[in-house]
Amino acid sequence: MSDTVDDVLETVAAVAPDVRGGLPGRRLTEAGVENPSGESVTAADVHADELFFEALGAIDGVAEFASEEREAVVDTGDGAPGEGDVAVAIDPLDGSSNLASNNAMGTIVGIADESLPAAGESLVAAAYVLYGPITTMTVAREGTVTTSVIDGGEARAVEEDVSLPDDPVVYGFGGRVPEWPDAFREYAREVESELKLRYGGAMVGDVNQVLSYGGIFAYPALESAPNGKLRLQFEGAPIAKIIEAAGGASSDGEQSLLSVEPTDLHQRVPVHVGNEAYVERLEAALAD
Ligand SMILES: O=P(O)(O)OC[C@H]1O[C@](O)(COP(=O)(O)O)[C@@H](O)[C@@H]1O
Ligand SMILES: [Mg+2]
Ligand SMILES: [Mg+2]
Repeated sequence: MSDTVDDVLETVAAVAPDVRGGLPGRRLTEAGVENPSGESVTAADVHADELFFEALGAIDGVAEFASEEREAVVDTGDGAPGEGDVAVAIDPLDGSSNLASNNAMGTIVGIADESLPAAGESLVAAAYVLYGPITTMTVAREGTVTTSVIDGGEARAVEEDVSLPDDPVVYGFGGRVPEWPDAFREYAREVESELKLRYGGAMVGDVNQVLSYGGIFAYPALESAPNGKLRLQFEGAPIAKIIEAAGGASSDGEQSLLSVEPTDLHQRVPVHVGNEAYVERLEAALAD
């Protein structure tokens, strides 16, 4: 299985420059369809999904492929996750609405040893690619986190044993303030007097701020959307795997995001990730 995990991670690094290279020609182009979450899809989302599906689905040992942009899990091989093979769940382009304003975007990948949908506890590795001024890939595997620069389709490690700084500096919370539940709004009031706001509208970019400087990122439950906006399988669980492996914590408001049992491939979940002290305070605030 570890060879397959290597193959998946190397393939993500190989495909990332093509995803990035395809962005300029797809700026401002809607695909004219909605994804399974009911959101409009850009041509860049479709292109990234196709590139990753073709490359990852072709790997021997990848038995299932699921994407934020596809209704159902695709059975890609003869084997089954857990019997030496893996399942890959991907958000091909995270923060794709940032393409119009030319801001950061990413790709999020979870590699599980169980059939999808699967809880975060079944992730054997997780990674995100950040398409910023440079393209980087951050991987959680065997309890440690490594950040690499992707150059010519290959990942070159630039930081090993990445961990959240002990002294948190930044926060970023999604959703409109009047939509936040009262307990979250009160918690946010405290946090904003302690940390600096960093919110760019792409989870990967905003989480990478937290990984770099310490702090907390959240896309909380909203009055109109009690499970928030982000998807457990494609966003919440893999990001939680990375933040927890880097010494931080994650929560859906009550428990680690890795413990949430999925009932639906595209289900949403409130996401809170960052330094343990801030996540614990958040859980205490919501429990009051
Ligand atoms: O526009 P909002 O409400 O701030 O939402 C931003 C959030 O939505 C997302 O863009 C959703 O991801 P997708 O772009 O993959 O659908 C996250 O990256 C980000 O954290
Ligand atoms: Mg996303
Ligand atoms: Mg996406």
